[in-house]
Amino acid sequence: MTEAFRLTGLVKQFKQVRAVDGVSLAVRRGEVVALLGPNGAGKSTTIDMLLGLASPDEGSVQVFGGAPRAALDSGRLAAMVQNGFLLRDVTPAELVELHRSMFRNPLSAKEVYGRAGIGEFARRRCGKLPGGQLQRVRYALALTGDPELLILDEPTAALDVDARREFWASMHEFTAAGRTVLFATHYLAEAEDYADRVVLMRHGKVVADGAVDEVRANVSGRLIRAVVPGAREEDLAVLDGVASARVQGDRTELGCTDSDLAIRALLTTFPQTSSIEITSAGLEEAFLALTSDEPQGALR
Ligand SMILES: Nc1ncnc2c1ncn2[C@@H]1O[C@H](COP(=O)(O)OP(=O)(O)OP(=O)(O)O)[C@@H](O)[C@H]1O
Repeated sequence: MTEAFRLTGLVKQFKQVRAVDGVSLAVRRGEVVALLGPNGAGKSTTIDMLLGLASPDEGSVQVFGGAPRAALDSGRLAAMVQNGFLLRDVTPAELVELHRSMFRNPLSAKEVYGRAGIGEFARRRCGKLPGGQLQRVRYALALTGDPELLILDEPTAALDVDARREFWASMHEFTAAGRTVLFATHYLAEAEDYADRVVLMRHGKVVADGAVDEVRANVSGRLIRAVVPGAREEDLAVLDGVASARVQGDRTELGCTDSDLAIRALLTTFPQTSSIEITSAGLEEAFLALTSDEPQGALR
């Protein structure tokens, strides 16, 4: 079986809030997937259901063809959840031993130390370790059962730039061995640098899903910036090849599905157009466009 997990029509409602609203997602073994979205998009709730920590109101979760609990118990699935609690007075070495005792075929302590890069501080108390090292300890614990699928909820949220880089360097060995990772992040650069595939969530729904380059190219297309005297957003938005239009002062910005068509239509309809620039929109623009609440900013 080549599938690591499959989410089908997941829904989770908290009183008035529909935190997850019909999420379907299938991830193949060996994929490294970034789950992106603004605060409150439903990433953590989706991850909780994937891990069996919350039960869906509707829909189903399959991990390696079975229930998440079975995959967790066998060690095939492991997770690093946001700010997972670590006792202050115990050492990483003690925690690794405790975790090893829970699995039938755990990695050796030496392997865990080496893979997570915690050997140097494994015998210091957790309460004395800085955030970057604590995060590597959490990573070490997630690795102990030698999982095939690792779920990380904002693994680098509290880390500075150097600690973030170190964390991803220690992850490299895991992903290079062809194992599967899903990580939630707010950092677009992390998605671009470390993921093969990006899944963008907004208001509990998946709004884009594909390779980083596909999302960048297909979703965001290109941007045209120009001075278009007298043009209104509603007139610009209906031009051929234009997906969205924004007018700010004398500057106009068009998000395009086809910039060649759009530029012809713009110059034909508004011949007085000047100061034209055409640029490739980055993942950042795609992300902002797709997750923006302003209708004129959203590329559809
Ligand atoms: N236990 C809960 N009770 C009530 N509402 C909740 C609960 N958990 C999440 N929510 C709400 O569900 C929505 C989705 O939250 P969720 O934490 O899944 O989003 P997120 O994308 O992970 O956000 P963040 O990036 O801030 O972690 C939010 O509106 C949140 O306030």
